[in-house]
Amino acid sequence: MSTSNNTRSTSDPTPEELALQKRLKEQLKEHLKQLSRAIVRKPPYCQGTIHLPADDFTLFYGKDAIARRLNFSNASPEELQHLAETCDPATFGLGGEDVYDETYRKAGKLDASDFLLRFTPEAVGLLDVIRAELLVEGRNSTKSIRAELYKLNVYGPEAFFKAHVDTPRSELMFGSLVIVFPTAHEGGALNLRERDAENAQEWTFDSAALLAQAAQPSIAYVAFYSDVEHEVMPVQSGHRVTVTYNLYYAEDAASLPAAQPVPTNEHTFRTKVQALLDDPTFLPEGGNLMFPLRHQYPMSKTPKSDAKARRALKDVATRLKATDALVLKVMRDLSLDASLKIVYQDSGAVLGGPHYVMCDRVVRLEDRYEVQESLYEHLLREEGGVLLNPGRWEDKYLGAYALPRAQVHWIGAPIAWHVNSTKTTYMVYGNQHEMAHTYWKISMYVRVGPVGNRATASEVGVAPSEN
Ligand SMILES: O=C(O)CCC(=O)C(=O)O
Ligand SMILES: [Fe+2]
Repeated sequence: MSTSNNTRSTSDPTPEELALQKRLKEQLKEHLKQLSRAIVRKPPYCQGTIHLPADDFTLFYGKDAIARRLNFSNASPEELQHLAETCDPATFGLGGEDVYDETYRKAGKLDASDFLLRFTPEAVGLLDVIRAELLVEGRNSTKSIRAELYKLNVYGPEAFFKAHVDTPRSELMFGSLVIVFPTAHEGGALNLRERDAENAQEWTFDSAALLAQAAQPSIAYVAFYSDVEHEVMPVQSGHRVTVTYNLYYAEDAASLPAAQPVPTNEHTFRTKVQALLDDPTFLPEGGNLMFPLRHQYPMSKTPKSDAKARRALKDVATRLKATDALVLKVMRDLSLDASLKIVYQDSGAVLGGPHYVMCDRVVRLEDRYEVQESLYEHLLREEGGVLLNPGRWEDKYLGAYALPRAQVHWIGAPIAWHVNSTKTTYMVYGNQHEMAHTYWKISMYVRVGPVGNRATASEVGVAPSEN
């Protein structure tokens, strides 16, 4: 780990030196901005309609020995009413339990054990579409994926589901798939929302409009990264019937013989990074970049051991989404040492806060953190943390104890876990209570060598060792 450079000249800088320093600082700021802008983002979802043969709209359902049958391509209002009445009220996860609250979610649900559909996402080719649309960047598209049927939901008039993210069931879950059947309804659009430090973007999947436009009986689908916030707007009339699936990377992750397209975004970004590395005014003595990942990733909240937690964070590198995968790929292709980190922010310290500490794993703060020392010092002393961008005073103080520090240049605004007490705030709203896994904000730490010797990865093409 490179530590901060604390050799300072004893004499005060001359006005010329000060002017030069200022110019270099501004130039670096501009370079970092360019780098951030070169990451072209695609929307975090894909949507469309699929025409199906009439039989594929058949549903069997029931909670006892006698099942009913209906066909979504020609279901009558009475049939849909019966389906709605067979459903239980849909719950959602809030702070560790499943709750029913009609001000947050008003809809009916059937568990997967109480219904049977004839079509599957695999059979209609949807998994191939999702792979190509959501996982092509970073070459993740060669991984096989699977869809796990989750629930059937009926949204009658005035039904809705407010903003939430979908609870991660395991580290392998990356997305959600929602299929809407062609039953007459108005309203009930699904809005997707993504925030970063600077702005919020929103997209709409208006299944009612899509299905109304379809010439032949079709289903409408939307697949999205499940850490993206989404919301079902109120249904105005009719019944909106959906089935939801959780999307996973397949366990065996067998590589498929897929074409290897180079996304245009990858080309743009690679060209920009290469240009900066070739520029002798860009970090002439080398330095560290920190890319806050755009998406969040599920990992265990209570890893069994430090080694397991470290492994889990490393494994996320094989499952990055969209531009996150692209940035890592380009960094590693250019022989830069890039690794994933959790950055904790301690706002509690009286002096010199907030402190950002980079760790190579999720830390079990609930168990171990004792209040005798400040949180950031605990992370540095006991958990292998590295203090980022220390102030002059801290640099000196920590240096006396040989505690690790590093200077990093954030690409965009820092993201971190805010922890200033023993209680960490985890994402509270999910579509199901499940506390084993939670989404984590992750950053990518990239080491850049000095001019003439930019490469920092120990072995090209091999995941570099943590340092
Ligand atoms: O019905 C929909 O469009 C989405 C439902 C949803 O977000 C969920 O069940 O988690
Ligand atoms: Fe959801």
